[in-house]
Amino acid sequence: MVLLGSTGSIGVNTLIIAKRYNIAIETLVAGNNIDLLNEQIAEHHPKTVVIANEADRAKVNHTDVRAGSKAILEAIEESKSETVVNALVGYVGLAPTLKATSLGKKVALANKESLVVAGEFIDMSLITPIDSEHFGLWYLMNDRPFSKLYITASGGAFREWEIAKMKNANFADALKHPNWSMGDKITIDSATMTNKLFELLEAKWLFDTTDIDALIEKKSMVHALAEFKDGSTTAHFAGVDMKLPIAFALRGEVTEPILPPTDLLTMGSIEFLPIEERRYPIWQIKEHILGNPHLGVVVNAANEEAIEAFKREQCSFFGMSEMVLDAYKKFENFKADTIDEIIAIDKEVRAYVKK
Ligand SMILES: NC(=O)C1=CN([C@@H]2O[C@H](COP(=O)(O)OP(=O)(O)OC[C@H]3O[C@@H](n4cnc5c(N)ncnc54)[C@H](OP(=O)(O)O)[C@@H]3O)[C@@H](O)[C@H]2O)C=CC1
Ligand SMILES: CC(=O)[C@@H](O)[C@H](O)COP(=O)(O)O
Ligand SMILES: [Mn+2]
Repeated sequence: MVLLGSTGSIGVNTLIIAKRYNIAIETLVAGNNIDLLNEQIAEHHPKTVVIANEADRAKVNHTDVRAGSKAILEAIEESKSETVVNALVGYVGLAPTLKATSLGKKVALANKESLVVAGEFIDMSLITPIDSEHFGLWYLMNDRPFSKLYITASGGAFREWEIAKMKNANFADALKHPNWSMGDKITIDSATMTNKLFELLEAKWLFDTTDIDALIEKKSMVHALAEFKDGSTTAHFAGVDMKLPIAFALRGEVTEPILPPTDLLTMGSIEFLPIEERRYPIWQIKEHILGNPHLGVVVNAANEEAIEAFKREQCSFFGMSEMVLDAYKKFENFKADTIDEIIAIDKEVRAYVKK
């Protein structure tokens, strides 16, 4: 397989699962973590390696090293693998998803931004999501007619903070996820609830429904619930570990133990809570964006710029949501008819937010 984002949180777990099932690694793609990449090369012997920056080429212990975003697309094009795992973070993941699907390759997709930005233009028959909630929904549904789908949210780093204190929260504070160990960007998105907004859009494209909502479940033990037309509701419990969704995405079906089972007697009580707009202002646009999913490109571009601004201490924690909501209002009437228009809108929104 081709693995994009091998040095990240999903990438590392993917290599553990690939090793367990003897899946050959044709291509590894990484960014700046060359030390870890070199360890992965020594263990998995890829034919080709791609890194983000030309300047790092000499540090990589491999004879076929390419650099830059075009090189990622070329490596996908040259690959013989049927499957591409896309564990890149952010908008940079979109072009590889489009390239892989245009070649008829299956994409095990952690890069949810691909669907948020351009779900309308992606061949969903080639996509298997690597996301705990969507894996949970798929596991629950079994072709039964459902009336509503639910995904859960942890509530993020500030779920117990007083709202007044959140105004002064910094980047390091926001990285303290209560349950999951993940890359920085998704951890910030979890604190603002943008991750859950993205996951609703992801579910819309994957399951072709807008009968979907999110609830806070603070233990992240229940990942998804399906309410069926017959009036029953089932819940998906699993450990806080992405190896299970990854194993299913790579194997299709898994019958041997991947995670220890949920210990029902020690887990204590489980409660579901509403997502409040006061704490998570981004939630204001939930209904509107579910009805207008093409606006995902606007939210994503503004959000990526806002996260950079927050990291550089150029805006406050709530300033991020303010920037996204402002851009959402400004570009509310935009609709792309082609991928080229998506690319243009992405640029325009970023320029507006940076102004
Ligand atoms: N982590 C999780 O549990 C989950 C993650 N996801 C989604 O999966 C995706 C990846 O998340 P996560 O693994 O946490 O993120 P990380 O930040 O941990 O990893 C991102 C990976 O992408 C690489 N990368 C970033 N930019 C470039 C670039 N320009 N060229 C080449 N490689 C690049 C990084 O390289 P390097 O580190 O070497 O710089 C790293 O390997 C995100 O879309 C996230 O929303 C979804 C569900 C759960
Ligand atoms: C592991 C995973 O799927 C993440 O998307 C996780 O759900 C993020 O946590 P939040 O529930 O805090 O957004
Ligand atoms: Mn998730």
